[in-house]
Amino acid sequence: MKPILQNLVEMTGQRDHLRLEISVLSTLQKLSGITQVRALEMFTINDVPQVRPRTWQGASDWISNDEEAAKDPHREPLAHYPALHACVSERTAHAQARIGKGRYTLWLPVWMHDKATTCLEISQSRPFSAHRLDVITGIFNVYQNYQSLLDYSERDALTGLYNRKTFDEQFSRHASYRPPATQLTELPQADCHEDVADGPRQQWLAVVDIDHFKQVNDRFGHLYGDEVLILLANILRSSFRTHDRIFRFGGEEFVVLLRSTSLDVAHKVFNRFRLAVQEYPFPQVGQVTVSIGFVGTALGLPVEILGQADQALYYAKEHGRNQVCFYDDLIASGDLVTQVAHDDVELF
Ligand SMILES: Nc1nc2c(ncn2[C@@H]2O[C@H](COP(=O)(O)OP(=O)(O)OP(=O)(O)O)[C@@H](O)[C@H]2O)c(=O)[nH]1
Repeated sequence: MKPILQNLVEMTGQRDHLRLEISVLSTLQKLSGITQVRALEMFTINDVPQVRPRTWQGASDWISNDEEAAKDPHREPLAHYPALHACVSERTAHAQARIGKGRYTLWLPVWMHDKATTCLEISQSRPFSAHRLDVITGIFNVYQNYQSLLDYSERDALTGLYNRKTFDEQFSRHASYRPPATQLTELPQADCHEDVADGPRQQWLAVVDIDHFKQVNDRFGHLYGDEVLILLANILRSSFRTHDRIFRFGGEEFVVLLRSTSLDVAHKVFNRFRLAVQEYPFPQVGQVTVSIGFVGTALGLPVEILGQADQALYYAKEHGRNQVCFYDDLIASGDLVTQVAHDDVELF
């Protein structure tokens, strides 16, 4: 029992979802007779539920696949796992099945906000005894509760989007990523590829700001202002892929990190979102628009990248609002001639 308790202490000391996931997987793997543990990711493509391995133990390290799930060649329809499929549809706590000779597998979906996007998979060579199930579900419940707490601390209470603190952590980690000394390997991220027809793919950072939001509050009151923020967060969620990251930065400002795509697509996606907002009938308030400034994240410190997107945003605000401005275009055209050292924005 002592090693398990020590592992639980270690597990609940994590402040990062991936490390927490690896921690629970290694705790489970230490139970005698376990032959394999993995974390699976569950998602849908065209309404068809899919599953793919996300984190597993490699020859010496834990491997975590951070690539876009929909493009993973190892993804399979969830229907290939009938026991897990039924478990998710019926919302039962766990499912097990015999997978071939001498291999028994247990699946435990992780439920959060009424959705299960992660599932732990544990295999051993014998059927799972009642005692073994008790031990595993005990560890799993601690993990799931802690996962919810971690998730709660990362989100903005009004919109449910990630908060600024989470952005600071995730973005600085992205910008300075080096595999840590602990046993963790992330598969290489698609940060800047030359392999698509419409230009190099990289990550883009956009700052989104509601136009004249003060007038919304002043004319309709704070409650309607809050409702606009909630509805805008919903439009953000439905406009970007699950692999992209959306943050509420504070007030009426949001940040979107668009993963691994070309400049052309980034323009289209941000404009599609801008139009979706413009066309949305906000109850009582009517029409709301947003201005957007964006920049690639391949070069520069996080604070510089954010400063550049902010500059492009302020240019959009100063020149008519309800538009998307790309920082590099403004620099190339001479409309913006400035460098930002820190958070402050200078326009010339
Ligand atoms: N309802 C509501 N309002 C908020 C919240 N956070 C910030 N605000 C308001 O957002 C408004 C932001 O106003 P400004 O920064 O002047 O900008 P703006 O009116 O949107 O004008 P532009 O950005 O120049 O288009 C202020 O009135 C804040 O009080 C919130 O959580 N709820």
